[in-house]
Amino acid sequence: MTRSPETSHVMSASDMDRALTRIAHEIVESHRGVEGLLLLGIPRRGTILARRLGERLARIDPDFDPEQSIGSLDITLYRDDLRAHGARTPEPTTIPGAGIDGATVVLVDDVLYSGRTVRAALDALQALGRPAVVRLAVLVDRGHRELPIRSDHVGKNLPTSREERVSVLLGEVDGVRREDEAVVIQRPAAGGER
Ligand SMILES: O=P(O)(O)OC[C@H]1O[C@H](OP(=O)(O)OP(=O)(O)O)[C@H](O)[C@@H]1O
Ligand SMILES: O=c1cc[nH]c(=O)[nH]1
Repeated sequence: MTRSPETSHVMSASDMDRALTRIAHEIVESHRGVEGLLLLGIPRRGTILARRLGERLARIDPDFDPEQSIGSLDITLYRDDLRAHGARTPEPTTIPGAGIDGATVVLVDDVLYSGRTVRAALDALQALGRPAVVRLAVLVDRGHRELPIRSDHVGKNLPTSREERVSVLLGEVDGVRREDEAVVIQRPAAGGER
C-alpha cells in the first residue's frame, strides 16, 4: 500500500517575515552599513527572498537602493550533477548597478543542504568578476553538508534526517496566498513506499 508522506509546518508566514527582518539587520550590522552591498538570489526562491530582504534593507537604511543592489545568479550550468540529472532550463542572471567587482555580495537561497548549490554559485560568480567579499544568507539550514560551506545568516536551523524534504512555499512560485506561505518538512510515512 502506498502511503502519502507526512507534512509538518515548521515556519509560518510571519515566522519567515521575522527571520528575514532579523537577517536584514544582521547584514547591515556585519557590513557596517549598506554601501557596496549586492544581494544575489539563487533562482527561483532565493531570488524572491533576496528581493524581500532588499525591501527590508531599504527600510533600515534609505541609502540601500533595491534597483541598483538586488540581482539574481543562475547556477544551472555550474551544477556538478548535470550529468546525472540532465540540464535544467536556465533562469536569467541579472547583475544590477556597477557589477560585482569590489562589491560585498550576499548570496541568498531558501534552503542550505549539501552545499552543492552554493559551490556552484561561487563558480558562477567567479565567471562574472571578483567581489571583495562573498557571504551567504539562507532561510533554512537543514544540515547534511557534503562540502565545507556554512551560512553567515540563517533564518532557522532545522535538524532533519536525509529522508526528509524541506520545502519553502512562496506565493510567486508555489501559488499559495501570502498568509499561507510556510516552510514545511515532508517525511515518508512510516511503512510506506517512497
Ligand atoms: O545545498 P543543496 O543540496 O544544493 O540544496 C539546496 C538547494 O536545493 C533547492 O533547490 P533544488 O535544486 O531542490 O531545486 P527546487 O527547489 O527548484 O526544486 C534549494 O532551493 C537550494 O537551492
Ligand atoms: O530538503 C531539501 C533538500 C534540498 N533542497 C531543498 O529545497 N530541500
